[in-house]
Amino acid sequence: MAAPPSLPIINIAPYLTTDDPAGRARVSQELHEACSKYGFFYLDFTSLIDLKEPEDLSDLGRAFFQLPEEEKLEISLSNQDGARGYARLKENMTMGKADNHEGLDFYRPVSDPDETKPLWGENQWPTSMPQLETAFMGWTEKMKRLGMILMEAMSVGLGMTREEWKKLRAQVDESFWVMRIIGYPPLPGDADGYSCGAHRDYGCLTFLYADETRNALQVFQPGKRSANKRHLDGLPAEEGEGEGEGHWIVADPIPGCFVCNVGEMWEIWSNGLYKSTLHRVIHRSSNYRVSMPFFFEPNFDAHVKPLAAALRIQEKDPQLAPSKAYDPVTYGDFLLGRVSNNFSM
Ligand SMILES: O=C(O)CCC(=O)C(=O)O
Ligand SMILES: [Fe+2]
Repeated sequence: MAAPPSLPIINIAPYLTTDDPAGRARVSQELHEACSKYGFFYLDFTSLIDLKEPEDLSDLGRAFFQLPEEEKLEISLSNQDGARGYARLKENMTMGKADNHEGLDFYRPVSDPDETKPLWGENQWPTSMPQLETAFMGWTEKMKRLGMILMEAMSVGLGMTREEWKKLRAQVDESFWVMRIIGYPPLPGDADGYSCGAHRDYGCLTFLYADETRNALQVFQPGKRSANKRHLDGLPAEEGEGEGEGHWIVADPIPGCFVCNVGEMWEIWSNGLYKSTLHRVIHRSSNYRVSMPFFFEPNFDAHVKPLAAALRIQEKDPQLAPSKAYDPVTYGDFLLGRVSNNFSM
């Protein structure tokens, strides 16, 4: 049997200097290919970030989850806008089933917080661990910078002109980012659900740092028969259906790399060239797994619609035409819809 395909590793280093145009062109091409083929890739971050930093953050996250439940519940997301704060074990639902994880979510702060408005409250932090806010807010600054760098590299990969990139940049330069720290106890053998059920990320780019646990995160690769089908209505049809329907590949952590993926906004911008790929977590090992996704998203008021550069590619090669029409969305409205559904799609 052929070895299962594994995701490509892309090193962003040429975009951190100004004197490597050939390297930049190569990275942009690699991004284009990875986003077209998988919607997922590993991003080597070692030229930008010291390996120890996310490890320390992950330890802090783990220490937070070890606090007594009453203390964690003091910052429950129900105190605020329903989105910012602590979600207890199984509070998050995907496709109507409880996910076997707990989490601490925080978002871009807003200048006029109002806890009665969905998403518009204030971030909440545990009083007994003041270092959490400082450390994680520092991390989000780095992740925003990385997001902008990657967006620029992807604009080149899609064949955008400098003018077109400037317009796209203005849609993401005040990213309404989200960060989650997720804690996964082992999934019981008889659980009716997953550690995190199959879903697509809804925004722009996800940078996931996860601890060294293996065999947890899985990424769906559609087969020939399922390539044009949308798998929104439950789990994909691959299981038990043999050849052609696609399969799940494991995306184990690689030291010094994020697992990166494109969300639904990139699928719209690219008019379906880049796939917002289904993924899920099944964590059955005996340890407590910690992961920390940073979601680099468009601005709240960004108007997202297929980009001319994607349409040019599809005009040249009609085989790349999308199998469905991509309607424009305003990111904030789209996000509100998704958050209120709590991963129901
Ligand atoms: O924990 C993971 O590996 C993935 C989490 C995830 O997919 C998400 O929060 O969107
Ligand atoms: Fe996800």
